[in-house]
Amino acid sequence: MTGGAESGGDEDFVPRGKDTYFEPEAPDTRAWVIHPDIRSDRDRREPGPALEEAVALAAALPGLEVVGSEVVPLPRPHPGLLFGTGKIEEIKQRLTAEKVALVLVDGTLGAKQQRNLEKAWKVKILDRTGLILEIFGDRARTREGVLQVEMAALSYQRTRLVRAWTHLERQRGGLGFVGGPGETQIEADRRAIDEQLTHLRRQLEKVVKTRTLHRAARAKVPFPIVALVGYTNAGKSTLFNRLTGAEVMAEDMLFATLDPTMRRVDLPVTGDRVILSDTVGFISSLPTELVAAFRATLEEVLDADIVLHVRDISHPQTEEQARDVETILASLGLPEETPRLEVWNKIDALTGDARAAAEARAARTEDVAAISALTGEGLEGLMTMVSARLTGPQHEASLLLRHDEGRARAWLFEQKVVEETRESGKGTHLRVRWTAEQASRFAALRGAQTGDEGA
Ligand SMILES: Nc1nc2c(ncn2[C@@H]2O[C@H](COP(=O)(O)OP(=O)(O)OP(=O)(O)O)[C@@H](O)[C@H]2O)c(=O)[nH]1
Repeated sequence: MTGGAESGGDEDFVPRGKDTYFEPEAPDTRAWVIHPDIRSDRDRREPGPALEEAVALAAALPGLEVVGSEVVPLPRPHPGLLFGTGKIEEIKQRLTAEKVALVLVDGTLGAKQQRNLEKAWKVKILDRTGLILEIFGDRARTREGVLQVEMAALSYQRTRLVRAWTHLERQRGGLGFVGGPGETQIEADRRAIDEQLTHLRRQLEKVVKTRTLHRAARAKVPFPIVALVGYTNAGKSTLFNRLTGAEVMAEDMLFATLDPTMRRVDLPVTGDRVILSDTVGFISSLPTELVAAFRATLEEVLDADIVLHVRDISHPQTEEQARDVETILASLGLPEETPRLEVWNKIDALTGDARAAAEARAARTEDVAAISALTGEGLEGLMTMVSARLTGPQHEASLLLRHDEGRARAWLFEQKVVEETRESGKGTHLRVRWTAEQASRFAALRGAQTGDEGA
């Protein structure tokens, strides 16, 4: 089932090893997660599930032990410390009793708020963006992924310049200011950061250029690109593996897939030959720095002939997650006309009425397939839908291929479009039945001189 590996940055692959950067004997940092439930917030999320997600995010970082978590209701944020003084004191007691060293505040903190909270609680503080950056820093494996994360982290730190508790600093000898800058140094640090950013940007440009070349080479390989997108943990990698037989790591681990992975594959059931690409998982309030930094990676999605939006349909927040993914896709500039299918994954995790209802709804809704990437249920239906979107109506055409056009000829046979062949002194005359899309791919493959007899 699996074809050859296409370039997805694999050539820059850095061997994985979750603990590479950490001293094995170092004890886990005791962490506490707080979800501030700000009533005045226009984008207020359901606090219970939001806290759960924040805990899962924190747990996604190696070296952290989440010892407690809480939702803190707030009518509105306090400018200096986010929380009121009474609350600060009350939380402090819990943090001291639990010997907490790091608090994750699941929201956005200003630089001053972060500093004040660190002083008041005598702990390191990380906000949501900071945490996501840490996770991305831990997961990035290709040169491009690492560069993108470092750039995002630098841009983020430039806006605050606080001493962060940061794996990024520890891992790579830091981002150039190990130990973190002191306040008196802010100007110098900012300059240093700007210089580093320029340097990183140049490196990234080089990497991206190489990728663009690869992509151009791939465009000549006339197979449609099928891109998997979805909220983190929706099951993209599991589906990717099932379709390709590849060993992309599928774990219950947020953002396990940070670098784009591409494989040439003959889809099961229909046999369509496509390039399948797995992308970074999305998450609600994906920091803008990250969307920008990952644009290069996500551009693969913009090139796709069809986008499969994989959803965890068993997740209580599945609708919100889907909306977040749509918002991010729109902000990336995914063309409206790119065909999209929704893949309602993890149907096996629903039981009884809930499952029957989801399946009935999927059956009624156009462009939706209910599946389980784990058990394989529903895959046949999904493949048929993908195939139908890729093929469209067919028509007949007659072609004349010169004898030196072996590659084009092989492609036609691979595509299973040849109905009749006849040899003559001029070359091979073929009658084919194909789609407009295949016709244009074929034309691209052959280049300018087509020798076409009227396709
Ligand atoms: N029950 C059930 N679990 C599934 C299914 N598909 C995936 N999972 C589980 O969901 C978890 C996440 O799956 P992944 O494939 O790693 O998810 P992903 O979308 O690639 O995640 P990110 O890398 O965070 O973007 C794993 O524990 C999978 O075993 C499914 O169809 N049913």
